[in-house]
Amino acid sequence: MPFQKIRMHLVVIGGGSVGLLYAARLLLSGHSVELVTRTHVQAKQLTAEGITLHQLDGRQRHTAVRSQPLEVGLPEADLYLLAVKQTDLDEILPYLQRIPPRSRVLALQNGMGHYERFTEFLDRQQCFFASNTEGARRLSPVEVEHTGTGLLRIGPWDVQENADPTCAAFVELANHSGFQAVYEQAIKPFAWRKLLANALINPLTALFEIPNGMLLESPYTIQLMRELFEEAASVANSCGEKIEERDWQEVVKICRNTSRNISSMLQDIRRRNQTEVNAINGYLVQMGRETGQPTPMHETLLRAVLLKTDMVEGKGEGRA
Ligand SMILES: NC(=O)C1=CN([C@@H]2O[C@H](COP(=O)(O)OP(=O)(O)OC[C@H]3O[C@@H](n4cnc5c(N)ncnc54)[C@H](OP(=O)(O)O)[C@@H]3O)[C@@H](O)[C@H]2O)C=CC1
Ligand SMILES: CC(C)(CO)C(=O)C(=O)O
Repeated sequence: MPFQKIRMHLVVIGGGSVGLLYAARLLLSGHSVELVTRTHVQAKQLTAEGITLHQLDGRQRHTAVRSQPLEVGLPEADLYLLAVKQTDLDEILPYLQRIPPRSRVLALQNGMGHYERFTEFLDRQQCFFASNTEGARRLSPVEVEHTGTGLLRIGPWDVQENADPTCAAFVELANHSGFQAVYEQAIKPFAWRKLLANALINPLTALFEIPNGMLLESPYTIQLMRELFEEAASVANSCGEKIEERDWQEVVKICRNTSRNISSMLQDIRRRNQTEVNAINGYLVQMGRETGQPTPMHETLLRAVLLKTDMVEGKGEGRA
């Protein structure tokens, strides 16, 4: 379907790094988008000032946006782009329970465990998931930096025979708006592989307070990553996801390609935010327990990150 013929109203939930990036790029391409924030203050500022996008080519672009806080309710939409952290889902899912049956929700979270939570609140046919490697960093409540191009994979969690027309149309819109997007028959295999990368890179960079690339500079961290990989791969295999040597190579590649990145977990620690460690290493530990695979290393990392989060509470810089 050519994108000119697609008329779709999108509501982005979450005015953070990913939410501001998606809203700005879709609006700049002429699409109909509203942004739902957590606070009145941010919604008011966005409506008054719009969003400034710092593009990868160094240019700055500006767009107006309509915004409102979640507590006044969700505007109607064909598709909701859920751009919040795993730790924010409990507050938002009850609102999504009230959306019309024709509406679709696209979950943009890293980590795992959210599929089960979504289907408690929504009809399975309404839930779609993304594996997203596009990088973004919020600079202020109305300003976002695009930090790296990536691939946006969208689809149902498990294989469905027919593509959903709303999500397939969104893939067209996203490509028209400068994203590289593809519709996949099932997201679960991609989510598992992203989980492996996040379960190695994020906690280690958060605990050692180093950029991603430094993990590859010492034989000790490489060995640690490899052992963590083997443990995670055993869990994935026992959950029916066949992990291979090339998946290890992919983790190394991600680490190299994002070598100067400060991982989202380290950013969260520095900003005194809750991290997504429970949905990443915590998920592996839980699945390990359920399938009888021991996960002592991931359990240790989980506890260490939770401890570090508690230790920095009240000492960080807070949100941009
Ligand atoms: N940033 C990146 O480059 C990438 C991120 N991801 C994943 O995408 C997801 C989002 O990440 P990111 O954008 O970086 O996270 P951020 O923390 O930057 O943004 C999350 C946003 O959600 C908002 N929020 C929290 N609770 C609510 C609520 N009840 N109603 C409305 N909005 C709410 C927060 O508001 P407030 O600011 O007021 O607290 C915040 O603006 C995560 O799962 C992350 O792992 C995946 C790939 C890349
Ligand atoms: C791929 C990686 C590790 C990039 O920093 C990431 O997804 C994150 O920081 O959460």
